[in-house]
Amino acid sequence: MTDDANRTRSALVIGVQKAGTTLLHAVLLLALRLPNTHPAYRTKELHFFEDNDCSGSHRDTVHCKQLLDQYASDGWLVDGSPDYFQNAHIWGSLHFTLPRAALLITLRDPVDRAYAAWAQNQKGSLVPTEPSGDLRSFDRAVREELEDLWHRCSDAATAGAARPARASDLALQVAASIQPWYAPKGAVAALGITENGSQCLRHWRRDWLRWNYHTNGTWCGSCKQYLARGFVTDKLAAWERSFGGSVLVLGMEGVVADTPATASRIRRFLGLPTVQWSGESLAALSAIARRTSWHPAARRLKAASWSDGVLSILYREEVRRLWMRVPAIVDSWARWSGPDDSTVDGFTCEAGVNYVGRCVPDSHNSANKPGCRTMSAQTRRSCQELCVRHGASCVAVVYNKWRQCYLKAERSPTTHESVRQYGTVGCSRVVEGEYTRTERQAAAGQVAAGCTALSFLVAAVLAKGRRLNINVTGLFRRMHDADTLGLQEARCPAKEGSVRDDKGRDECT
Ligand SMILES: Nc1ncnc2c1ncn2[C@@H]1O[C@H](COP(=O)(O)OS(=O)(=O)O)[C@@H](OP(=O)(O)O)[C@H]1O
Repeated sequence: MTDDANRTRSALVIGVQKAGTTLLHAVLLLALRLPNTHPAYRTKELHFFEDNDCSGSHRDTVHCKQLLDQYASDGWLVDGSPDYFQNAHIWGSLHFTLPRAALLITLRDPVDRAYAAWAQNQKGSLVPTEPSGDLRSFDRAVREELEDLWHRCSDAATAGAARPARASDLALQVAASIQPWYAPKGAVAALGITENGSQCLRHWRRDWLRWNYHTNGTWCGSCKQYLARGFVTDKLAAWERSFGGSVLVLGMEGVVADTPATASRIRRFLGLPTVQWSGESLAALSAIARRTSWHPAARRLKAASWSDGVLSILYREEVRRLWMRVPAIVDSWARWSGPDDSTVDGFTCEAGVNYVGRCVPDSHNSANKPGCRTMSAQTRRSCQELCVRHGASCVAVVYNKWRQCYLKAERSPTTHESVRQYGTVGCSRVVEGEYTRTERQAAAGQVAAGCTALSFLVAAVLAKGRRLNINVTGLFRRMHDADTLGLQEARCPAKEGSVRDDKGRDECT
């Protein structure tokens, strides 16, 4: 019998879909040092718990364990079915059947993950009569799914409100009310979601495999959901609550960067003796990172595109919550990781000398803005001294990952108390002032990364000897406003805040 009755153990990569589960499954097999005759080498995804309802009676559970036995060999049952993670049915089934299973989860930036899921469906449909796949652009797929989620999940829709015209508002409302998974009756309370909310995502499989979408009157079997699966924090919490210390959460980037280290970590997690990877085993581990399909440059969602802006809004709060749980993983996601929030970045002397120093927690701010920091007195002094040596005043941009920025200026080396806080600003767009096309483009390219655009523009302003002229209110408003970021979907930017090229002409980027 599977699980520990006959000492057969279970290790399952349960998700997240499109977050490198294939790679992690391959590393797991090597970490376990299983012979290549093991059935898991032939079949990565058993889909066992999707096809068998194992959450019911004692008889079902026993029956499921017997069925599972056919996949176990050499003391291990190994599965790599990425759909398990986001399916509350399976959460129950798996817990009933294999309560001692070791679960491995790999995470990825939700925006990249959604894009990868869409890109996969460009290849072709799973429905034989419709070989063409999802022919929608990613922008269109995003907008349509947001509209659909808004109708099904948002409190505003339930209250009879009109659907917001702007995608950024849709995204905010969906993010505020989405409940992350469809739950079977009975599991609702355990998952901490409401009965009503449990229907929000409808049935997981129907949504993923056969989203009932009509384009030009035709049925589109490959037009799937790409966005809802990016909400992982609550699901992670539910899996961890049930399986306790038997859950290993990894980031895709970390697995890719060092497969031998990942294999060692997996062995430690499973309580297996340490292995020095060398010779054939090291070569095999290194080879799988190269063997699997990896597209570091191709197929990436364009930074500062319309969908990038909208999805950054959709997932911002989700990513912030996830960061509280697994900070090291989220820190490796370039889209969300402005400079470390414990770092003062962008200290700039007018002479163009930069200084980066450490910060200390600011208890005043941290009550409502987790992660906020302020400069330490020592850091301030160092900056001042540096700037004074260059005969300049000193401007610092302090910011955290969540687009909360603090502009601080030091005018005098002796009066560090006189730090002037210009205000807490969002960083989606930096406004007033004339910037050249190159400056604009550089800033726009960095918008998605958060506050980098602001520090860039501060540097640009200083370089030109201009006064800082930041419209704090406008910035804050625009933080929620991807549609006016010059990131419009398939049309030119609106006149407001329009972009001028080097010769002062309006341009359409
Ligand atoms: N070795 C290696 N290095 C880096 N990245 C890798 C590697 N192997 C797989 N990948 C990327 O992982 C994405 C596929 O994830 P999954 O295997 O979970 O996909 S699936 O859910 O099983 O379909 C997929 O992402 P996209 O390329 O963006 O589609 C793969 O490129």
